[in-house]
Amino acid sequence: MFKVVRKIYSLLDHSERRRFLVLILSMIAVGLIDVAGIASIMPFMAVVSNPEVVSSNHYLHWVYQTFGFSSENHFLIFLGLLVFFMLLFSNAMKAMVLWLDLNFAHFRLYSLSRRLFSSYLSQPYGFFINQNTSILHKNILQEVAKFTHEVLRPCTQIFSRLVAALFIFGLLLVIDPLLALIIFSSMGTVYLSIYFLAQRRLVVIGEERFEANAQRSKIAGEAFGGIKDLKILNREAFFFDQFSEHAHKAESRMVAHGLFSQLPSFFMEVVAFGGILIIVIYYLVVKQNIGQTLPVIALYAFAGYRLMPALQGIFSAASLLRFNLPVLDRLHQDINANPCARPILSRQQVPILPFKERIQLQAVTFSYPGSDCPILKSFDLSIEKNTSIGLVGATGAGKTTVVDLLLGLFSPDQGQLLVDGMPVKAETMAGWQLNIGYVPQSIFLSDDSLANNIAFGVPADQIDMAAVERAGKIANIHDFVIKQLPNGYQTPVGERGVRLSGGQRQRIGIARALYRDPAVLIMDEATSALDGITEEVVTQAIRTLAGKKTIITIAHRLTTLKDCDLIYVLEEGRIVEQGSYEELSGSSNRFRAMSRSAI
Ligand SMILES: Nc1ncnc2c1ncn2[C@@H]1O[C@H](COP(=O)(O)OP(=O)(O)OP(=O)(O)O)[C@@H](O)[C@H]1O
Repeated sequence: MFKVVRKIYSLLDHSERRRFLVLILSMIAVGLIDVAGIASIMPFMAVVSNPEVVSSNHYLHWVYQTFGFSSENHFLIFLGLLVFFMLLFSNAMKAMVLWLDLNFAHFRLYSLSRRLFSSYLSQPYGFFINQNTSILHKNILQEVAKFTHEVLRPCTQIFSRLVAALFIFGLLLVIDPLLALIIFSSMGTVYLSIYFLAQRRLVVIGEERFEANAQRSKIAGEAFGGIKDLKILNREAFFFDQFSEHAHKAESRMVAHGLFSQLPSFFMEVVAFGGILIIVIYYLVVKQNIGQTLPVIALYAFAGYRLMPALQGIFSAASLLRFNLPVLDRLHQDINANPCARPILSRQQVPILPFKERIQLQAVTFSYPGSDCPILKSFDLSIEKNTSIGLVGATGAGKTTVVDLLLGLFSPDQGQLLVDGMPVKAETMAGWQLNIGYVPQSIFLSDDSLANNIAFGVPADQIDMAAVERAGKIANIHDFVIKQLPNGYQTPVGERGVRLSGGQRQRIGIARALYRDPAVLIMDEATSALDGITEEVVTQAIRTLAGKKTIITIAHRLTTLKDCDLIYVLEEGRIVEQGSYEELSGSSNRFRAMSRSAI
C-alpha cells in the first residue's frame, strides 16, 4: 500500500500535492463536524424519551437555565432545531468537500493526460516503432480517466471515509467502549477478511481488463487504419470477432469487480440489523435500564447508518484501487521512466544549427531497437553543402536507414553524425533538424486544409501564405489547387487526405518539406506515386533548387537521379559503387541492371 501511495504521489507535481493536502484537511474537518452532528441527536432523543432528564442532567439543565426556557416543549424544539442545523451545516460542508474532491480529480485528468501526451511526444522516434499507437491513444484518453476516477478518487475516498469512520467510532467509544469495540471489530473483520481473501484475484482480473482493453483499442485502430484492405479482402468479420472477444473479456472483468465491490454491503445490512437487535437486548437484559435505551439505540442506528456506508466506501474504494493497479503502474512507468525523452520546445526556442560545409556519417554502426543485427557497419558518407546526391540500391539495402540517421530519427550505436565536422548531440539535434525538409515514402495528411497541411503544425493565423504558394508551385500542385479546388489552399483534404489522389498527396508532402525553405531537402521515393509527366515537371522544379540546397534523393526510378552530382549504390548496408549518372551507366553493370528493371 505504501508503494502505491508513493507511486501516486510521484505522479503529482508540487502544487497538486499541496491541493491534495488541503483536500485531506477538509476531509478531517468534515469528519469532525459529522460526528458532532451525530452526537447532537443524543440530548434530543433523551428529552423526547424522558422529559425529566432536563432537570436531572447537569448539562441539559445548565443550557435550559442559561437560555431562559420556560417549558420543556420549547426546549425540545430548540434541541430539534439544533440537530437540524448541525446536520445542515455538516451536509453543506460535505458538499463543499465533494466539490474540492471532484475538482481535484478532474483537473488531475487534465494535467496527467497533458503530461502523458507530452511524455510520449518527447520520446525518440525509436520508441514509436516498437509501440502500437492505438494503445498510446488509449492510455492518454481512457487510462488517465481511469486513474483519476478509479485510483486517485478512491484514495481520497478511503481517507475521507476512514476519518469519518474513526470519528464515529471515537464517539461510540466515549458512550460505551465495549459495545463500540464489538460493533467496529465485527464490521471491520468482515470487510477486511473479504478484502484480503480476494485481493490477489482483484489484481489478476485488473491486469486482464487492462490487457483486453489494450487489445480492443489496437484492433479498432488497425481496422480503421487499414479499412481499404479490410474491405477488399472482406476481412470485417475477422476484426469484428477479435474486437468482440477482447471487449467481452474486458467487460466481464468489470462485472466481476463491480459485483465483488458491492456484495459485502448486502451482508453487512444483515449484520447491522443483527447489531441493533443485540444492542436492544444488551440494554434490556444486561443493563436493565429502559429509560436509557431509546437515545442509545437512536445514536447507534444513526451511527450505523453513517458507519456502514463509510466502511462499505472504504472497501469498494480499496478494491477499485487494487483492480486498477495496472493502470497506475503503466502511467507511472510512462510518465516517469523516460530517460531518452527530449523536452517539447517551440520552434522559437530552438536555435538553428549553422550548416556551412558538409554533412557526414562517420564510421556508423546501427541496428534497430530490439534487433541485434546491424543494418549498417562502419558506414561512412560525406555530403558537401549544396550538392545533389542520390541513394540507390535494392529494396532493404539500407537507404531509408541512412536517411533516418541523417535526419536524427535514430542515433548510431557507434560512430557519429557530423555537421561541419562537429558531432550533432542530443541537445543540438532539434537545431539540426530545422535545416531539413523531408519527404517520406508515405505522406501523412491531417484532416485539415491544404494550407494547414503544407505548413503542418503552424497555427493557422501564423501561416505564411506566400511560402505556402511558393512551395506549392515547386511541388507542381499550385495550378491544381487554384483551378480545381473550391476553396483553393483552404480546401479540406479529408482524413489522411482521402479526397486526394496518391500523386496529389505526395506533392503536398513535397510542398510541406519546402515550406520552411530548408537548406537540406531529403526525399525518400518522393516522386514514386507521380505519373511520368508530373514526375518530370516536379523533378524539373526541384532541379531549379540544385546548387542552392543540399538535396538527398532515394529513388528506384533511376532517371530521377540524372542530375545528381553523385549517386551512391548501396548493397546490404554498404556503399558498393559511386559516381555520376553517366559514369555509373557506363561503368556499372549493377547500375545498368537496376536502370533496366526500374523502367
Ligand atoms: N524498425 C525496424 N526494425 C528492424 N529492422 C528494420 C526496421 N526497419 C527496417 N529494418 C530492416 O533494415 C533493413 C534496411 O531497411 P531500409 O528501410 O533502410 O531499406 P531500403 O533500402 O530503404 O528499402 P526500400 O527501398 O524497400 O525502402 C531491412 O532489412 C529492414 O528489414
